[in-house]
Amino acid sequence: MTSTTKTLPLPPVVERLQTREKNPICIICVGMAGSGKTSLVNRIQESLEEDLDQSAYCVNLDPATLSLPYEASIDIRDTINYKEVMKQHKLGPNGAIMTSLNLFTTKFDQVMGILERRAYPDEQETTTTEQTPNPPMDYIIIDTPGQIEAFTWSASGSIMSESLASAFPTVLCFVVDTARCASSPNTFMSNMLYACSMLYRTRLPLVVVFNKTDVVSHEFCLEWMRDYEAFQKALDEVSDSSGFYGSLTRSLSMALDEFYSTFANACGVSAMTGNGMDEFWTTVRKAAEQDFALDYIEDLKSRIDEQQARNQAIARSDIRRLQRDLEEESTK
Ligand SMILES: Nc1nc2c(ncn2[C@@H]2O[C@H](COP(=O)(O)OP(=O)(O)OP(=O)(O)O)[C@@H](O)[C@H]2O)c(=O)[nH]1
Repeated sequence: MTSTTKTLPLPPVVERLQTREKNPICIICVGMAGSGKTSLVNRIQESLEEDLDQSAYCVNLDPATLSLPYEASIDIRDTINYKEVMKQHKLGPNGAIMTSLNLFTTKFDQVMGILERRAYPDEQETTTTEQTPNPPMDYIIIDTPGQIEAFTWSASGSIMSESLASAFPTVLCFVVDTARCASSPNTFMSNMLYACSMLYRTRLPLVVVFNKTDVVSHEFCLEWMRDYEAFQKALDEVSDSSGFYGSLTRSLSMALDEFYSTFANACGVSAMTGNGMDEFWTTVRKAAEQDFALDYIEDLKSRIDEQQARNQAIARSDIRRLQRDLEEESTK
């Protein structure tokens, strides 16, 4: 007897990458509080619209922000009242951000509907009474809450990033406050560990964006990523390298070496002055056109195959159990 399990469908992005010459790139900006995510989204929008003559569709997912410097096409604050969430659910600020994101996730299929209609107007059924659709957008930019874990460690964050990556080539931009790393190699390493854990969790191509390069150049960060010895030297200068702490730090930075050499694309920008945006676009495009379109999709296909094999194994074992039960029943 052969088992009949349904073949798992590939997400639409797979076919779009094969059949379309151009797909909008989705950039999800994450990073520690105050690293400059919102300022970077603003700079990205300006750079696209004013310098590159391309369109940016910005989405704000921070319910607690008071004002935005950029124009958000979709804003979580239009549907979720953060202060009301605090009051009604008797929550503190972080819990309220988490709950607001969870509430918004329940409507995220509508957000995806809007984004897909704007990105691929030709895939939509149109009626003669409808107006001519806007031209397809070039980039979708997602601004996430200041409390990084609200997005990165929540189910809602995973659902939203997976939904976006199932429809568009998607890149994660991990924004780092370069000035804060300059005085502390430990802060640099904490940032890199966080970036690495995000890659591990989402598997999406990652671009480490060293921001605030108008304050200090990011060259020292690139050197620490390239040269293990140089980073150890910097660490030795600020902390005791002997004992448990020193050995833990060395082991962690050795583990990060693989992350730096294989997975992390990096560039430096100043969201304030716009310096470094050319390199930013080259790095983001490479991450979308190579790392997403080849590596991420390959990995996604093998995960779907594995899931398919697991489903088939479960179906076979269910059938065997059923056959046994029937045989036992007939011998009674
Ligand atoms: N000098 C300098 N300051 C910057 C730059 N980018 C952002 N800032 C400043 O850093 C602070 C935080 O910037 P935001 O853009 O609000 O950072 P964020 O990560 O969105 O902040 P939260 O969402 O509140 O965590 C602000 O005072 C910005 O003016 C930059 O490139 N250079």
